[in-house]
Amino acid sequence: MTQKMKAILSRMMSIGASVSVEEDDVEFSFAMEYSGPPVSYNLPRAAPIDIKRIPTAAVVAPASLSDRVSLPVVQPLLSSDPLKKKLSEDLTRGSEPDVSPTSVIAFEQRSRDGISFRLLDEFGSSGSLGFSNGQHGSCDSSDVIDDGSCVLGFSNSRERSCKLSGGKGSSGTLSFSNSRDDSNELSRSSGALGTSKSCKESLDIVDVINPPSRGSIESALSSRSLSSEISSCKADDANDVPSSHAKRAAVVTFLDAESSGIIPEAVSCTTVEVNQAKIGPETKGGRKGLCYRCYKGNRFTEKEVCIVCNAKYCSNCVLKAMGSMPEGRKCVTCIGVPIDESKRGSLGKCSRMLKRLLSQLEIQQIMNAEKLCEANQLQPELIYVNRKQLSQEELLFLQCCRNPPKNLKPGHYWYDKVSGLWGKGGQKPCSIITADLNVGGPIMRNASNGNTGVLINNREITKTELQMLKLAGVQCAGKPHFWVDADGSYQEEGQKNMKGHIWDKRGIKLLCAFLSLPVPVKPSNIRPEGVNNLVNGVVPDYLGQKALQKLFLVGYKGSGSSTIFKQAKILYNPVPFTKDERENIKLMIQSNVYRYLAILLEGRERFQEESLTEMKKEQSCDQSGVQGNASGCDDQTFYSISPKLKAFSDWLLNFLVSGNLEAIFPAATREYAPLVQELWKDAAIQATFKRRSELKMLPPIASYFLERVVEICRTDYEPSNMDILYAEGITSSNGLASMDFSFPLSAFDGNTDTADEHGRLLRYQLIRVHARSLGENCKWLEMFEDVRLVIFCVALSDYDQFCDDGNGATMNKMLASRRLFESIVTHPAFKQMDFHLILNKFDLLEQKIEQVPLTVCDWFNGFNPVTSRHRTNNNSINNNPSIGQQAFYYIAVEFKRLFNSLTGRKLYVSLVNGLDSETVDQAFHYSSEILKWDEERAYFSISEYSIYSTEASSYSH
Ligand SMILES: Nc1nc2c(ncn2[C@@H]2O[C@H](COP(=O)(O)OP(=O)(O)OP(=O)(O)O)[C@@H](O)[C@H]2O)c(=O)[nH]1
Ligand SMILES: [Mg+2]
Repeated sequence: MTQKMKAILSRMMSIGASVSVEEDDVEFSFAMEYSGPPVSYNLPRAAPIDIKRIPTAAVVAPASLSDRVSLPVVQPLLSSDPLKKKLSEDLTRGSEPDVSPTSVIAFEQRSRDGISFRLLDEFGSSGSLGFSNGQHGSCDSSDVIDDGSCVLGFSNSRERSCKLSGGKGSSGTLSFSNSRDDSNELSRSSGALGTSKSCKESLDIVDVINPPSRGSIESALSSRSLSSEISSCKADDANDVPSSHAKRAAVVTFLDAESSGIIPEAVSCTTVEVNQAKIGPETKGGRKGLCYRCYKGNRFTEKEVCIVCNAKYCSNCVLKAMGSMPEGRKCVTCIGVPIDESKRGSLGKCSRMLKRLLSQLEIQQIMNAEKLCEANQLQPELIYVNRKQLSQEELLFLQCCRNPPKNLKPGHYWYDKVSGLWGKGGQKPCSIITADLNVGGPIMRNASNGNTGVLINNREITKTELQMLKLAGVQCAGKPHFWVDADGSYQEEGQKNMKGHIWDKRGIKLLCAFLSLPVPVKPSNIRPEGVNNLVNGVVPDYLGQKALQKLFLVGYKGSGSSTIFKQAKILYNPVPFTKDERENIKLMIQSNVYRYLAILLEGRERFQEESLTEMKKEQSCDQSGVQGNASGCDDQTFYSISPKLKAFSDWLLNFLVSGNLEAIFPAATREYAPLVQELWKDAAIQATFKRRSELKMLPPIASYFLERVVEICRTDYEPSNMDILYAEGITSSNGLASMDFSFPLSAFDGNTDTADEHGRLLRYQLIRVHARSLGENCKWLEMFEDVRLVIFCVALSDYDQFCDDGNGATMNKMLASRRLFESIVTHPAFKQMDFHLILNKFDLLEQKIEQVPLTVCDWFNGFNPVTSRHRTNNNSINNNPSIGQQAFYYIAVEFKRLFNSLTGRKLYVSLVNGLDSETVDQAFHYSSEILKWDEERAYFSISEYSIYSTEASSYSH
């Protein structure tokens, strides 16, 4: 070991422990103390470790390090993973990518002595440190899911890489390597500890099965038991085993630095296993079709395949190799890595073998995770349309449009916005998708590599297309430039008259099929695909329908727009929520209830501190006459909890603080349900719950779920419609949701009113968009130009609430809502659009206004309610309206005035209680009336039209 290495090591070890090692013969193994929550089962306790006697590892048959170690600087990595880097390069070159990318955000810092530190943070986690010292070497350390613990990688070599990644529950992972051409990898370890030093050696430490447990690292160090599998294998030895996954005798031993020579028994016989999932048995000289782990079986043995690296496992090995499958069917070493794109079609489709091995519920959870987890989603930055990299929003809009491209994969595409033609970069069109999508850059003349001289919408068409045009009777002499619309109508550039419709020509569709060219898809076949957060289980039935009336539902966060959307599903969909949706919502409810629990725990801490201060004050008063201090004060209060619960509480609060609570699901529900139960029954928590009105972060709806926290945290919990309605949000990703509906017959039974008849015949598409998905200045509203009506949702109870104004300052929520309203109303795309304002959460307004005057919101400081002495219990809106009703009128008028001042038109308003289906139903019927009036307006003269002009006193109530 060189002096520099020593210096680095001692700098890393803030404690400055002395390390006695021989030159060039170093193995260090460190572990950090596990800091996760307690587990509900017993673990062997570890003796405390003397920090000066940290065990180190030695290789039994050490190989000499031929290269002199120097300390060059690691190249700065823009893209953290070499695979991803390669992929980006491929894409930039315009070639098809041939590697599966991984996504890691890298933070790099260079120190003065030329050593590069990289802190990689994949999901907002911190505490991971990659430390590399080698020519052309790279060292990655990615803590995929931060649980507040530290992952540290240290490597010193040439031409090789060292990678550490900690997944769920990883804690205190440290790897040292000093070798050449080797690759070290620690993955998802809880207490994994590794060291290697040999030429062309590979070291891999894997621990999957053990859940995060306090003491696992200690156990490893105190050498009584290892919670990790430690593996190491020399490449030279690989020939005598069928593959790299072979079990072999331990070659890593743990030595106490000061008593070297004493090899702890438990450690020396640790199972050793090499994990190189990407190298199959056949590559290593074994037979094809063997299991990648046990090397048994043949090609006919049933196997499950990793969706990242294609490693195949037999039924005996699959669970060991894939662990708890938090991202679906992936080897544990592949967790966090994007999937092999050729497997995208099989996401969520599990083998019969897995179905036999796991319960139906587990399968459901795993398949859902496989479809929904972030790592498995298509990455927008890997898709280029007309040479422009897509943003998240553009990808979303592309996937959610009426007729999206099929089998979208990373790569280059071209898109003709005018006609809707879509193709792979440099190839003829492969489909016709929805036109006019604001996705990608402008189309290039050579987009499809055409060489015919004939242009369609600025793109030089291919020979096959020209052939098709000619056979369809389109005059192509003189290399004309055509403009082709989405409906197939075409005209020549510079000429005003339409020449005809391409798709109307007889036999054209057959011809296109023959030439493998796309034809427009029938509306009845159109259905969004591949979008996980699209909550739409119903196949739209456009046949025989009039045009779909699009309703655009939006509101400031927390306004209740998703509740209203869910109400619509319950009201108008025969099967409101599919199995998948229920499962997603269940996970969301469970994750929310943990969040509420964490808020409760935080409250408990606060209340405990308060009562301790009180107690100390009282005691110091009592004793002031005698001693004058309160040193004898007992720290136990009414809000104290047991050390075990305290540890769980600290762990949960850590996640809350880091905003990373989602990271522990769904595994946490299974693991910690008994602790939740214990916690919930604890007197201190019950006492805190009683004071829930003092916990600002706890939404009012939280008590509905918290009261059933134990039931909800169970794996077999099935949310009722009511639970789904009361839950915050729609799905965890919460982006865009759409549903098609028409008003059910029953609502019109016996009603011959033509207006209702009109409403019943129409079909509607309700599109709910999260305000934050609209982007800066609501720029993505352009995508929704074809909507007929905007339903803007405002929570009446927001008038005394505060939120972040986007610049770090606080802002009244009602004013924030008004700001969003103004941006949408004045957006050029919605210039002539009708607006229907839903004033929601009327029930909360009525409760609140008795305590907090409406005038606390500056905008409403003119509110001066008339109080009647003769108020009855049963107030109606017309006679003796309650203060709540008057406040509603006032707020409605303020919004109407605002709308009129911005547009000169009338705003329609409804009073709604989102949790009451009747008011929501009424509001949607009112929306359909507004659309009908809009149609009728076209038939009126200007003077007649004035009946629809602005007046501030018409409500749906
Ligand atoms: N009491 C009461 N609660 C409501 C009403 N409408 C919605 N809620 C609750 O308010 C919370 C927020 O409602 P959401 O529908 O998620 O609001 P959102 O507009 O989707 O908000 P974000 O998801 O934050 O954008 C949920 O817990 C709902 O159950 C209502 O009329 N009365
Ligand atoms: Mg919501």
